[in-house]
Amino acid sequence: MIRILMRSIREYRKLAFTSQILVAVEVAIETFIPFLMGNIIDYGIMKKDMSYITKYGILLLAMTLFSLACGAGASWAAPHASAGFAANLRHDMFYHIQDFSFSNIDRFSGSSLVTRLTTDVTNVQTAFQMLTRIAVRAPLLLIFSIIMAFKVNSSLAMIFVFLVPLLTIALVLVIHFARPLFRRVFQRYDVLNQVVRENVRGVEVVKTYVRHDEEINKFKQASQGIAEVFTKAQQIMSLNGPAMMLVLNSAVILLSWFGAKLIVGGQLQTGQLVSMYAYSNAILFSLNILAMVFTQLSISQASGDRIAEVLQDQSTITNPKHPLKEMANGDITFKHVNFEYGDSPKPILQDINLTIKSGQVIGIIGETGSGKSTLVQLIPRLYDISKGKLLIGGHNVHHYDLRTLRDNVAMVLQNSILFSGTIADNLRWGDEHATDQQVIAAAKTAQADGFINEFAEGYQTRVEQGGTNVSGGQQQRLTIARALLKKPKILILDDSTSAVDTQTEQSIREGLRRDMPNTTKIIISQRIVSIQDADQIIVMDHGKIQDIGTHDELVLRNELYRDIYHYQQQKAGEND
Ligand SMILES: Nc1ncnc2c1ncn2[C@@H]1O[C@H](COP(=O)(O)OP(=O)(O)OP(=O)(O)O)[C@@H](O)[C@H]1O
Repeated sequence: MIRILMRSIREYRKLAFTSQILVAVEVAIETFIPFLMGNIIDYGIMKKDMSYITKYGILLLAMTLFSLACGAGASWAAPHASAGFAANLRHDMFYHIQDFSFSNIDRFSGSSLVTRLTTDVTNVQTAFQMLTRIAVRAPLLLIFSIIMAFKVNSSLAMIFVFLVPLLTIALVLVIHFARPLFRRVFQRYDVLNQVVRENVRGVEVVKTYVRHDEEINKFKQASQGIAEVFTKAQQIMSLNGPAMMLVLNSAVILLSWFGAKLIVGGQLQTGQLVSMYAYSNAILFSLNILAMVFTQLSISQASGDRIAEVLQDQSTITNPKHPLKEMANGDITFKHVNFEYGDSPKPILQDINLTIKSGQVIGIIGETGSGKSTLVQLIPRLYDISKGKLLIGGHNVHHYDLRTLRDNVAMVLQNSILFSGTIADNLRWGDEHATDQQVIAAAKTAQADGFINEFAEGYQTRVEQGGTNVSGGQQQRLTIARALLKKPKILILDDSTSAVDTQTEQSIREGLRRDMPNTTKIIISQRIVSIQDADQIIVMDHGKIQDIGTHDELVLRNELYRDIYHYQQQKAGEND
């Protein structure tokens, strides 16, 4: 895990190392200072030697200033290095996620990826900052102070040989019980994120179904879950304090008791005892800080693992070694294709056989969950087939360069979204170099030009994040126009005119036939009226192609199709 994360340190490696060196120097000086002070008391103050006091006083001041400078340097370098490292880490994850296939994203879930990119990176950043400062400072302070304590008086320093293991055991126990709780806290953040994401994305649905109370309850539960575990973990951690004070006070009593005896016996001087108190503080406090460092590191270890998992996960869909960079036409052939999601044993598509000629209009209809969307998602390799063969433009879909494939297969999903920016910016996602005329032409074909011109700022109208300031039908027409600008060889509309009225929808279909005669057009729709003029209509049922034919053929011979048709006609009649 560490090796994987450390790849993101790059230009901040030197800064992090500099911080560690500065901390080491700072601690070395800091631990020498009590020794010097002891000497000033014993040889300067006690012996009333002013020149000794002046000489060593100046040395003490110089060392203090130097140590301060080192500390300040480390305080500047460590946050810079850790913030830079975290920025690199986020950048690397984000870029890596861009290559993820839908299967990769399914495996992690969107909300978990968000937690990993935010909370987990922040935890690792905190741990990294610790590693560049406190995690260097605490052990060095501990070691240097023990060495100095033995140098001052080895028999008195034996007190630490008894006390340090005692405090260590207490701290290890505290960490042992608190660590798993902290890990649980961060798993619960995934749940909280999911609740918030769902709520924010579906805020209209929440309002129309008046589900505020249920949503608030869901949020409360998720939030309380975090608070409860966090409180427990912090309660255990707070035992550190009393354990520390108990050992510290015992150290003061023991040092005073044995120190006084040694002074009376002439084996120890007062200044030396004073410096022993200082080393006692340094040793025990650094132990306590080490315990905190370990806890934070173990919290961050869970976060680090979760980040490494993302960085290590290879896209299930990759480019072939010698990819095809061109697609001849929009022919599509499915040969005995099977598909299931992930490792699920449930087959979603079974033995799909289908031949579509370039330029044809294909309609797909079937009950919800019959596999219509899954079938078309295989064409631009959003998912890979599990069995059989899929040929696009006469070549195996796996032989194409992914970019070439996806540039040539434009897909408008059921829930395609717009991004913040102007309408023109959004349409140019299809082709960033498109001229104004091309943008307008695509909008005209998608029946969007009319309403765009009704906005005061026309194509320069700003679209809010997620397209919240345009209606559902307008959003669908804009996403179709965006797809048209790609000038694809295959255009897939997955229920993407469901919010458009039937007359406008018919104009869109006529526009597509007229303006894109060579493009294969696949239209998935729940409404037969949207597909009845297609060259072939595919009837899907439970992951299988139940029938293929024209509207007239299917009305005559296919019971399922006929039933849907009559039902929809009857409904339309009632509505009229
Ligand atoms: N990402 C996924 N992971 C696991 N199962 C999925 C996933 N997406 C869809 N499914 C399952 O695959 C089956 C087919 O779904 P699909 O979306 O292809 O049907 P559909 O015919 O397009 O339905 P609808 O008309 O409601 O859009 C369903 O049982 C669905 O639950």
